[in-house]
Amino acid sequence: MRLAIGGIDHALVLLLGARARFAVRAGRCKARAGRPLADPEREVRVRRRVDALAHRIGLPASTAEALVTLAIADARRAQGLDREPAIAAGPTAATVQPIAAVPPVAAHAPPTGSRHAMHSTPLPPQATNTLLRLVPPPRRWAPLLRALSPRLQQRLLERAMAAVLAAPVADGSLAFMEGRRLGIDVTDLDLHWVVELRDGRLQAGDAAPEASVRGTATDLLLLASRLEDADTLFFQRRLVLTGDVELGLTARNTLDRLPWESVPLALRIGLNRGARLARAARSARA
Ligand SMILES: C=C(O[C@@H]1C=C(C(=O)O)C=C[C@H]1O)C(=O)O
Repeated sequence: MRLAIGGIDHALVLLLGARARFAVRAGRCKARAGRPLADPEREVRVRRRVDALAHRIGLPASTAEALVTLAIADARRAQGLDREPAIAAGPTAATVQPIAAVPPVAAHAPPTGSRHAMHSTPLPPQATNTLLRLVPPPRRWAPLLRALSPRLQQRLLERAMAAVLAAPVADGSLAFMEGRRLGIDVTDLDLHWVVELRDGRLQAGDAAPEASVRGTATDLLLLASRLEDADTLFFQRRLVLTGDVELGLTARNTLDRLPWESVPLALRIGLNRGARLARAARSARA
């Protein structure tokens, strides 16, 4: 339980850090657009949404209020609005405080009509790149994932495999895996899973694997989503096969031949988006 609690604390800090960095970017956009930095109406909307969510999940309103007050105070400070922590002044300080410190507007104000550009204009590639760099890299998320018990990780893995591989398991294409153990090592997340087909069901276990595929979360996701092909990933040694090479290669070739259409559409979309985001964030950081 304490491991899980620690993981959640870690996530809260990561998310608050990411929120403040986004706020800094929002602040620059507002300055460029000639808009005031402080936006009390937006703050009210932010608070309302948090309040509604808290209500839905049964979190005390005062807890949600304190958290969002802290987040807004932090965002305002990160933008240079309030020098002192607004939290000290009470829960609603961030909304009711007079907005004194509106920094000077950028000299090159945009032409009129672009005041609302923040919401509608697609981001230029350079801005997208900047935003992608704000996404914490996989190794930052590792302590969080490790906070899930191995048992829970295994259950989640089994459910994911059952969804993705339902068709080949049912039609017997994975029969060669019966009683065999295949490892998946996600290096940057420090996760190690072992998969076995037992009585026609893919199960995750603890026994030593006979063969393993090793790679970063992003490369494994690129393989699973078929955005990059196995040959390229193995040839460039971004994915590495160890142990019983024959078992590993058979598994790889079978998965390669699987009809992608047999994977439920929602999952294909989810895998594709996740893999694209991970790849884009990785190249933005490079
Ligand atoms: C981050 C922004 O700047 C300020 C901080 C806000 C927040 O923390 O949610 C909301 C409005 C602004 O007063 C923003 O404009 O979105």
